[in-house]
Amino acid sequence: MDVATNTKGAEEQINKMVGFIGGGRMAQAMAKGFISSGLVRAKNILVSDNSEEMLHILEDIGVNTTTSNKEVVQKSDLIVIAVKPNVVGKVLKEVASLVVPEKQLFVSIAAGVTIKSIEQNLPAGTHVVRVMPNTPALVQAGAAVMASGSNAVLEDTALVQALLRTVGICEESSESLLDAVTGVSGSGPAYAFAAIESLSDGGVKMGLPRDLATKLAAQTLLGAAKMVLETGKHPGQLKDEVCSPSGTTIAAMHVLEKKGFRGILMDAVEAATLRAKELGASN
Ligand SMILES: NC(=O)C1=CN([C@@H]2O[C@H](COP(=O)(O)OP(=O)(O)OC[C@H]3O[C@@H](n4cnc5c(N)ncnc54)[C@H](OP(=O)(O)O)[C@@H]3O)[C@@H](O)[C@H]2O)C=CC1
Ligand SMILES: O=C(O)[C@@H]1CCC=N1
Repeated sequence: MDVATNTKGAEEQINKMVGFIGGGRMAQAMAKGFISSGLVRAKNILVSDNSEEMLHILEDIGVNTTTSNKEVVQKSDLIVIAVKPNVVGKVLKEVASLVVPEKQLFVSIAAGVTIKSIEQNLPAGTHVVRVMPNTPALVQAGAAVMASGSNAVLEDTALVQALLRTVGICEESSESLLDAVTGVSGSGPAYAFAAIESLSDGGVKMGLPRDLATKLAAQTLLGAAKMVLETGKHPGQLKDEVCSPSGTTIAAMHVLEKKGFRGILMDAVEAATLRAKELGASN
């Protein structure tokens, strides 16, 4: 698979039931990614959502569906909390009485929501891991970072890492970095999509057909990203290698620098990070 950045393929399937509470965009990306990696069978995934329309979409991927969050907790070994941050507390309170702390693992992917607030809504001793994934998990090119809760054991982090590494990279960090991770890689695909769209617009402005312009823009970002990951060279050095003296690229770079391209991206990461902190504070 060309775009794959995962470091570990699925050598074997895991025989655990994986539940998702909330079957929206991120749950679908992860579930589809787990299935296509081969690590989890579709029949071992159960997803709950309150929208019938969403359940139909999920059924199309072959997973089991339900409108009952409680059923997910009753039937799953690992439960991914994939609802919006402002719904997490409500959902955890709804299912808390059914949790078997020593046997189940809760994985929250909600932006900003702290491990402490998750643990407070679940029975004492519940194993919790907080993760910030991103949607490219859908195509095995995800970037995720995880942080362990106070009761999580090595087996929990190993399981989460095994799952997430089949759909991309998965690093471990202290929880204090997860909001900044959200600013860079959780929200980052949106910045990249906007960049691809804008490059394509530029191409169309200069006379390229739309399909060609979009394909070239996307492949260029993909190629540049692969060069950073695979050569180990500093991105600044790779940029210099494209800029010929008096050439086209340095003329374009001058425009980007004058318009504050780098500062804009840094501000964007800061804004998303601060928003994640706000979401956490209000939960
Ligand atoms: N999208 C992304 O790129 C990323 C998202 N995340 C995190 O993942 C989480 C989910 O985000 P995303 O997938 O984008 O959101 P979506 O809105 O696409 O999905 C959430 C789903 O949960 C459903 N839902 C709402 N309330 C309940 C409930 N009480 N019980 C069961 N299901 C419910 C929603 O239904 P309805 O719409 O009808 O309310 C919706 O279908 C968020 O916390 C977000 O911070 C993390 C990383 C990246
Ligand atoms: O926009 C959001 O809040 C979520 C979290 C990271 C990506 N999407």
